[in-house]
Amino acid sequence: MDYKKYITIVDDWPKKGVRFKDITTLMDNGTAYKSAVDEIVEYSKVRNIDLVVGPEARGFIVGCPVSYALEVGFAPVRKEGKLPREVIKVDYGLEYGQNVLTIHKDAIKPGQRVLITDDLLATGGTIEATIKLVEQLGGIVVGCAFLIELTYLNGRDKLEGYDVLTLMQY
Ligand SMILES: O=P(O)(O)OC[C@H]1O[C@H](OP(=O)(O)OP(=O)(O)O)[C@H](O)[C@@H]1O
Ligand SMILES: Nc1ncnc2[nH]cnc12
Repeated sequence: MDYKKYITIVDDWPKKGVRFKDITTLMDNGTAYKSAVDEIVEYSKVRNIDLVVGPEARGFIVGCPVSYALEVGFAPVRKEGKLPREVIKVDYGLEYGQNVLTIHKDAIKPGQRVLITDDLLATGGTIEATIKLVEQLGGIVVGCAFLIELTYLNGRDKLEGYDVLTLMQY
């Protein structure tokens, strides 16, 4: 499917110079959203995944329907101060800022095979931080799946050695 026709590009948002890729117009379309999720599910089936992990907030939009279809759990990675129990945390940078990501300490059992999902790979800061959290808890990252990759920001350089699926490239 030509998913790009469902993405809306918003110039100079949230900061001047950023061309924001808005996925809400893809999610609005049930056929396009399902097709994108189904592609990630197919990619995941052969990788024997035990758990899906996705960073707040748009990683949930991709990861939760995938975990539902695979009948495996979903563990949220959240910005600091949002998870109620004991967490581990990591600092990271992104295209338009700096942040801290956290995950519950008991979210992953050592040896679990993890798929990481997000809507978009830009500088790779978010995914790199998410991988660090998963690996610190003993999880094995067997795949990283995104709707969109911004190739001009070279996020893939941070994912050397990891298996990566992206459905659209800009
Ligand atoms: O590859 P990077 O440079 O790290 O950028 C990609 C990340 O940026 C966006 O999330 P954002 O932090 O804006 O949060 P949101 O999903 O809550 O909108 C996007 O959903 C990715 O998670
Ligand atoms: N250009 C962009 N569009 C949408 N989400 C993003 N996250 C980081 N960069 C982004």
